[in-house]
Amino acid sequence: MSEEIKDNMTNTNGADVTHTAAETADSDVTYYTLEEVKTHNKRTDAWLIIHDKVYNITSFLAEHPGGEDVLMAQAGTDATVSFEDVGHSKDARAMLINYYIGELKMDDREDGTKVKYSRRIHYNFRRWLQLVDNMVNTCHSCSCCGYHVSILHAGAQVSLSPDAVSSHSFCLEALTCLTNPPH
Ligand code: HEM
Repeated sequence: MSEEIKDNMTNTNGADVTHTAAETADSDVTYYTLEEVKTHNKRTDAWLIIHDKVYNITSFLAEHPGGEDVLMAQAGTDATVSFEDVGHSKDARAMLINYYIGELKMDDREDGTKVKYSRRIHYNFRRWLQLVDNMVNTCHSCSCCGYHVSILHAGAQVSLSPDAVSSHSFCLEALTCLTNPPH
């Protein structure tokens, strides 16, 4: 793995931990290129991308309340805008995790800031899922740093206030504050 970016982070106990993105990618996350995702555009094999995460929605096609055709129109593509335009519910967003198979490769993402942030999110993706379970669709202020985090659904997507996007270690610090007594 070519990414050698070092992330200094705070774990849930408040202790500093240092890992490389390369380690994370090797052990926890599968990366897919846009080209690969594009090839999965059939009813028997349908993937799509939402917020830089890759979902295999093949088994969901027949169950989608909005119909199979709208999903197939997005199969193999980045469906983020379409997904958001519909205004999917909290429940719909929470369902995404069932189909999650990995991350869009960093090189294929569009926004440099988002790339940097996403690397941090998916590093802790499993832990993040546990932590945010009770904080869906809420906005919290971190008692340590004062930044705000808006958690849109259980881990598959997280949005930050504009100021916080550039704050590299914001999200984990906020989560630490929210799940432990303020310090
Ligand atoms: C894996 C991804 C998706 C999941 C889990 C999902 C889930 C859902 C769910 C649960 C609903 C019922 C309404 C709600 O709870 O919001 C819904 C409705 C709908 N979805 Fe999706 N959806 C996905 C992707 C998409 C995409 C990519 C489109 C593209 C346009 C789309 C279009 C629609 C439409 C048009 C409706 C009907 C909305 C309405 O009747 O008001 N969905 N979806």
